[in-house]
Amino acid sequence: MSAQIIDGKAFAAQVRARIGEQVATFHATAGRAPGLAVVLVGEDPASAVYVRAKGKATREAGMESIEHRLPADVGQEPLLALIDTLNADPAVDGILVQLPLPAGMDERAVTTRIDPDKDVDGFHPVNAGRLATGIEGFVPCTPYGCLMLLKDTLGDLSGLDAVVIGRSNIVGKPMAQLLIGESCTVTVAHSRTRDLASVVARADIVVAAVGRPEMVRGEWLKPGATVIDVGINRTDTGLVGDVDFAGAMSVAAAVTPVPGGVGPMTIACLLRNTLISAQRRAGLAQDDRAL
Ligand SMILES: Nc1nc(=O)c2c([nH]1)NC[C@@H]1CN(c3ccc(C(=O)N[C@@H](CCC(=O)O)C(=O)O)cc3)C=[N+]21
Repeated sequence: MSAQIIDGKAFAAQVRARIGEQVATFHATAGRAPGLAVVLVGEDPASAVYVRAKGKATREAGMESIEHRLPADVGQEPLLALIDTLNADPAVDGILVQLPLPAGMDERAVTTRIDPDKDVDGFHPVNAGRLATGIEGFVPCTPYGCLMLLKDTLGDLSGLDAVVIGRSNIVGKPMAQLLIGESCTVTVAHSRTRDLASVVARADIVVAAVGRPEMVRGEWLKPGATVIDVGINRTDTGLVGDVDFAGAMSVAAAVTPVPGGVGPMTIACLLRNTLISAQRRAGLAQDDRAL
């Protein structure tokens, strides 16, 4: 028996095409394109690749990509000053400062400087609070992309047992909030969890976001589970996720691959958040169902 491979790349392409249509409507109504500002500090090669991919996807959707590259030793103050300028720029609907920042820079000071209403990453504490309390804001792109894949695969998630492995502010915690919002019974596991195998064994949904190559074993899974692998680990044998993919494929009902699973959905959701921001800022309705 072999599980369904959840094609995040194809699904993300569909989402991006729908966003492109809505961007065209926005452009015709508002007289301008939605604008996404991406700030890259330093020369980390992996970050440069991601930033290039984001810029390309932004332009393909008909939005304006405003890219700022700063040297690794720029210092905190000029970066904060750039954020202030972008906050005040009416052509900028979304601001993303690529993480991780070079050593010595204060990520919290940077993410809290971004206007929460332009925070398309959803990393600002105001947006975390909005998500936790059910107020409209921006949902972090990776967990939102995972939720879209889950709903596309399973339909209604109500009453399902979900285990989120990882408790980061960027993935684990907002993922748990979203699953609570879908009426799942949610368990958040992490590095101190005792007997992770038995926690995973009861889950209908497993979201793995730990950053350790293939640590979630196929044998742990409940037969028929749906597995979302957020991990992107570069190893000697290539790119692998946090889940033992071959093992999971023989036990689960559906599994996301790495690459081609969650990653492309992250970028699609970034475009979605930027479109929503532009529509809100222009006082236009947001048709979320179309996304
Ligand atoms: N402020 C900020 N916001 C982010 O959203 C953010 C960030 N910083 N820092 C880095 C992480 C990582 N991230 C990815 C986006 C797309 C893929 C993606 O499209 N991956 C492809 C290709 C993978 C590959 O070949 O490397 C895939 O999984 O199929 C992966 C990872 C966004 N991040």
